[in-house]
Amino acid sequence: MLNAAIRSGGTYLYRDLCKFNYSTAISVCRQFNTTQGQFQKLAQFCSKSILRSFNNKSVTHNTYVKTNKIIMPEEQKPQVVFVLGGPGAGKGTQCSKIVERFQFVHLSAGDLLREERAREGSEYGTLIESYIRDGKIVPVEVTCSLLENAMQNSGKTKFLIDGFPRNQDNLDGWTRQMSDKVDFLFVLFFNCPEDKCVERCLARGQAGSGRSDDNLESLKKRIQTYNNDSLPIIKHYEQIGKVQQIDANPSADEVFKNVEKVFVDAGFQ
Ligand SMILES: Nc1ncnc2c1ncn2[C@@H]1O[C@H](COP(=O)(O)OP(=O)(O)OP(=O)(O)O)[C@@H](O)[C@H]1O
Ligand SMILES: Nc1ccn([C@H]2C[C@H](O)[C@@H](COP(=O)(O)O)O2)c(=O)n1
Repeated sequence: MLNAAIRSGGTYLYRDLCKFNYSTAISVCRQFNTTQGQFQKLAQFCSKSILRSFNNKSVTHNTYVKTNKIIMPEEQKPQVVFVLGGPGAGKGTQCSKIVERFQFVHLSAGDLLREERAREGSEYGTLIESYIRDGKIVPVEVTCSLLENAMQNSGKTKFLIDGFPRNQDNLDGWTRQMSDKVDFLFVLFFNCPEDKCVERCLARGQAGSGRSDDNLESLKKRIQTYNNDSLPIIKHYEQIGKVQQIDANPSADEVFKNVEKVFVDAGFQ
């Protein structure tokens, strides 16, 4: 039976995996070069006990359908919304509200870079620090890999990617590495006047954000980078009809009313 499963591959493989115990399933996955993402989903099934049948003999049709639906990658690519706007426009604040209301996973490129910078033994720590301090954009190879890993590790399928793509290098790298693997929905663009952005970041710094770039000197550079490098990316998406623009000036709750409408109109409940 195992040999038949190995020979058959694809859909049939997953159906047959259900008939074996967990370690056999894992070894079959390895033989088929199952991707890390698929492998993790398989592991989640086991840990969530959805596939109790890994450890007993019977596999119901329902279990088979559920397994296939989640494991087979071509059936459901992860959905991605890019969240862009100036420094302090309120991207992170609104993302938290979207997570709560629509169960997206929030991945902030800036947060992932700061985590990587702080990770002991990271080969990129010094490079990331120098880019962040100067308000410059870290090379996409670093950022895109952090994003892809975080997406895979989450085991989820709806992502808000906050603060990315920030320049042409980000966009090119994403297109090379990720565009075939995801279903890109739209850019959520928080439009905020420059003086408001500065005021919010400085207040955030004064409130103890601990960020090395919440100061006037770094902010000038970040705003310059935003105007020169990020706005052209937003314009690019606008030209292909993929931007949902939100006025970020009002209170956070007011802003969210408009954000909520965008997601409901896009079919989320
Ligand atoms: N609509 C709003 N009105 C007033 N203050 C806000 C609003 N939205 C966010 N803030 C505050 O402004 C600061 C910046 O917000 P937030 O961290 O969400 O911005 P951001 O766009 O994610 O910033 P960055 O790009 O620098 O990470 C925070 O202190 C937040 O509490
Ligand atoms: N795509 C990105 C996103 C962020 N960074 C660096 C440079 C930014 O100034 C810093 C902070 O980002 P934020 O938290 O404000 O979104 O992180 C980058 O290089 N590339």
